[in-house]
Amino acid sequence: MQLLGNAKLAVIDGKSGHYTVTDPSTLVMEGGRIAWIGDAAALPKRFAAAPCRDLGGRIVTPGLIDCHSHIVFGGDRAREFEMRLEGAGYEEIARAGGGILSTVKHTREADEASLLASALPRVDALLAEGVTALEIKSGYGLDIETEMKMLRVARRIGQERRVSIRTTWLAAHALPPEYSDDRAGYLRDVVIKGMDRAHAEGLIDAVDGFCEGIAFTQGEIAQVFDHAARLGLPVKLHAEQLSDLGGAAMAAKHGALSADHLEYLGADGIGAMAASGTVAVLLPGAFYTLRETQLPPVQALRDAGVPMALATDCNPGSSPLSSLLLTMNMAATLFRMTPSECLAGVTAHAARAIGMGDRGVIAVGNRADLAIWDITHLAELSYRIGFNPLHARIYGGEFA
Ligand SMILES: O=C(O)CC[C@@H]1NC(=O)NC1=O
Ligand SMILES: [Fe+3]
Repeated sequence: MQLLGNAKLAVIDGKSGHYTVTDPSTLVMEGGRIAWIGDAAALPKRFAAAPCRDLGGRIVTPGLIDCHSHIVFGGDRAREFEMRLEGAGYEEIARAGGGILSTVKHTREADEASLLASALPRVDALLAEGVTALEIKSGYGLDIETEMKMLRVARRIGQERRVSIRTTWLAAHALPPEYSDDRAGYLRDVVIKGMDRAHAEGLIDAVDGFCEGIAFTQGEIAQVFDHAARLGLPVKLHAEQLSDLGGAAMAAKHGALSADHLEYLGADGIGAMAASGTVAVLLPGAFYTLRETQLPPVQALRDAGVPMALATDCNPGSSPLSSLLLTMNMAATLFRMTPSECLAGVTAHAARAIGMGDRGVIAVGNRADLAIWDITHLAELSYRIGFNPLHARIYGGEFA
């Protein structure tokens, strides 16, 4: 058992969605959970003998959650970064066999140990900013063995570091060259058969797909989602990133945890997401890297009451970003989200986007995953560019 004293706790107002910080309070952590919150003077006797760490009036938020990442991959795409600067477009690079497929080649060639070794520095950068939960997708194998290899590495990250990992099966990310003229065969023999095998090995927490002109159609993704439902797996979708194919609406109708990217999301998709409670995961790192000009419909999502989450989308092509604080700053400056919305986007709403209902909010009974900051105002977390004011990270009730 551990007490945190003199702590200003970030609490969200359910109605306004606005964050405030409490007066200096005491928070009790027991068995990895938040056991009690209140004024020191009212501390129950049963907690009185427990060690107490005085936080000196520092602000405490829930541990940050990165709810959308491709952080396990082989190689890098610096050369393509250069190509884009020389005028090539993202879709042009993808159609020329670059993009995702060039990372596939490197990921297939890499063994588990080297994939783990190359991912850990990126994960450590996130943990240094107070991240306590991280979603990691497959999607750079596009064959069963490599897709499973990626998710085994994702699971090992959760053993090597004090962070909770949620894994996502994203074999429906791109069509590999060996199936270029057999889309149905790829979906049947790799995406769906591989999902069965990976699920049987306990490697999958959710299933995702890329619904886009350069990837898979609504109908193809629906097949994948129907199979996920048969296995009892929740779904999420890369949707409306480069065009409006109605992916978000289809995902919402499948009860998706989230629809992600959403620059080209229209009224039908927004309505379907509001009706199903599907979280809108916005990815400003990809918007920024690809120099996208179509903004996601933040005001329409606000008006419809669709919860908005934020994530790094950490991947070697469209979002080589390993900072959730910078993600928050981008969302504020580029998408005009408020500091409160940005904080909710990487805590409460991010937890919903990966189906982890017991975190992302400081409340009794929730996991004691917390971030302690050297800031005087919560807005500093999205205001600053490239500065990390983290004082300490608490994972499962222990200083990590
Ligand atoms: O470029 C890559 O490697 C992944 C790009 C990433 N995947 C996806 O479905 N959309 C993206 O932006
Ligand atoms: Fe992504």
